[in-house]
Amino acid sequence: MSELHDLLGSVVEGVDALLLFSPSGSTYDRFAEAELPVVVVAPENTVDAERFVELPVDFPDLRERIRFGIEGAIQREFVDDDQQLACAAKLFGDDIDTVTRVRTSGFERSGVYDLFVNSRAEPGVIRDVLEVTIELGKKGQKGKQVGALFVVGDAGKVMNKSRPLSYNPFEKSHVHVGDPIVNVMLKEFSRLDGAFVISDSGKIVSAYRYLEPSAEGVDIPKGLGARHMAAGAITRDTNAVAIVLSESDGLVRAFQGGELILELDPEDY
Ligand SMILES: Nc1ncnc2c1ncn2[C@@H]1O[C@H](COP(=O)(O)OP(=O)(O)OP(=O)(O)O)[C@@H](O)[C@H]1O
Ligand SMILES: [Mn+2]
Repeated sequence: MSELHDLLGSVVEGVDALLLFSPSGSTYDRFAEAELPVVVVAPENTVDAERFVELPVDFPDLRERIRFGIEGAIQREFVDDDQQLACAAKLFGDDIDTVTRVRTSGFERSGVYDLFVNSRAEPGVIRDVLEVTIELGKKGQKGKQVGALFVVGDAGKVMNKSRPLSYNPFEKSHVHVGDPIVNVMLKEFSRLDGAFVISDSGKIVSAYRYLEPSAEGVDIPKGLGARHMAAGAITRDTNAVAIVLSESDGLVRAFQGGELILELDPEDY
């Protein structure tokens, strides 16, 4: 089977670095002494890797996972933006079964790493809001598909660029996203109009906000309606990110800096 070795050899020939996606301890140890820089991309640094990029959500689509890992590795300066990388990941099995070669410069930056790491809100808060949105999209609310809009971070400015549609049920409360009871509340209130406003640290500041950002220069994909336009625009007008569940197509989208950064189908999670 030397042809097979040659094939794999040509895939990894001359690469500048190796990205290991969620390796087991023994897999990581095999590469610990390698002269090649090794970067681990995983939800947690269980292998104690020197170069580590944290995966905030478990992207089921391997292309998205790899994209996140590469954007993170470039931002953390583990690799350059003009290098050849070997990426080893799990696709079907419980251990690494897939190796792919990627040129970092050929990867168009999507901003998905910045969405989590370089936004005003804490990365964990963005992850928690994304998780609750995915869950809401998967189940709907009482069997019915619902839409929702969460504006996360820079809450003072977001409040200034919005107005209440109804009394705010979170007025004097001190509740945070990620708390299981809060997730139930968020789902319940998502049946009603407007946006949720969440602070940098994850405190729910308000529900039922009608956003009134300037939509000038906001370029979101055609076909998306007022909710998505408001989501895109508020992230251009403030330093917030917006996470939207569409009632019409069931997809979850994230916006930052007025741009669509991430689009995912809750059914894949
Ligand atoms: N400026 C806004 N601020 C807050 N919420 C808004 C705003 N505009 C629309 N919405 C909310 O979005 C809901 C759906 O509006 P619309 O159908 O135009 O949006 P959409 O982008 O097509 O979203 P969907 O895919 O969920 O239908 C409205 O009923 C309202 O609750
Ligand atoms: Mn609509």
